[in-house]
Amino acid sequence: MIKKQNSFKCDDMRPYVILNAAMTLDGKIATKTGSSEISGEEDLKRVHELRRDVDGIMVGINTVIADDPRLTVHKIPSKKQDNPIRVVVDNKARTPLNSRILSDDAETIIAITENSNEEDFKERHQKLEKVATIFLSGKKQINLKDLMEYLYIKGIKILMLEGGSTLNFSMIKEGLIDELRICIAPMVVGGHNSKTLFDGEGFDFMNEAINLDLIKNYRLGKDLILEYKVKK
Ligand SMILES: NC(=O)c1ccc[n+]([C@@H]2O[C@H](COP(=O)([O-])OP(=O)(O)OC[C@H]3O[C@@H](n4cnc5c(N)ncnc54)[C@H](O)[C@@H]3O)[C@@H](O)[C@H]2O)c1
Ligand SMILES: Nc1nc(=O)c(N)c(NC[C@H](O)[C@H](O)[C@H](O)COP(=O)(O)O)[nH]1
Repeated sequence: MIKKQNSFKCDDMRPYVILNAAMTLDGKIATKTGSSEISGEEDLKRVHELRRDVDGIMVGINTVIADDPRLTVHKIPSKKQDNPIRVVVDNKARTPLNSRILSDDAETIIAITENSNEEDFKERHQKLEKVATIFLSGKKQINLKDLMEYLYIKGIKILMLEGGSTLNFSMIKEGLIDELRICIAPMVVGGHNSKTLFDGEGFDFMNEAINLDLIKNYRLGKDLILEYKVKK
């Protein structure tokens, strides 16, 4: 269990954020067609233990659309109260109403922008409001710092970030990630259109890179697990 450990505190009014992901040796978190079964059985068990131990779990809207994840604890013995609060970063309220993330297994928070030019934005917003907690933020893009403060006030002290590439980059660029736990599977898929661990706009120069400290590495079944802390 990690909930009670002091090393997971951070100074700001925001959760301690752990990015967890699985990638192939060539850094891809999905193929160009969106196929993404990367982790071995042992790693999936580790992921679900982490889900059980955090207060919240967050993904970007494209991950909801591509994978239809439950974001619950279901690969280890668990109770309903083990499920973390689920958070979707969804600018234009595109979360499909039949998504598994909207099940009654746990609360779901959907962060959407205050307004949009899209014709049926208001209607989608109103429908989602009936099945999820809505957090309104930003004009064109969700303000991630405001969202983190809201989640912290809601009681989410440790947040697991589960992708995808675009949200991962925005979060690390804004200085909102504290730790990374990465599963590297012994697979290569290639493809310049395949999603990598961090996409987004990227930095121009190496001296802008986010620097990490390797704190742990071990073999887990067929996979390699690397754990890093982000240097502040
Ligand atoms: N292997 C893994 O561990 C893993 C984990 C999660 C997702 N994935 C894969 O990642 C892919 C999806 O990644 P992606 O990059 O297309 O999408 P994503 O899931 O990162 O969602 C990105 C979207 O989030 C929204 N968003 C709102 N505010 C934002 C902000 N401030 N910053 C960034 N995004 C913001 C935007 O609409 C943006 O397009 C899927 O194929 C999925 O299978 C893999
Ligand atoms: N750690 C990890 N290994 C993978 O091989 C993989 N594809 C994901 N992907 C993250 C995605 O957000 C969802 O976790 C999965 O699609 C599982 O879905 P569930 O929530 O368990 O229903 N994550």
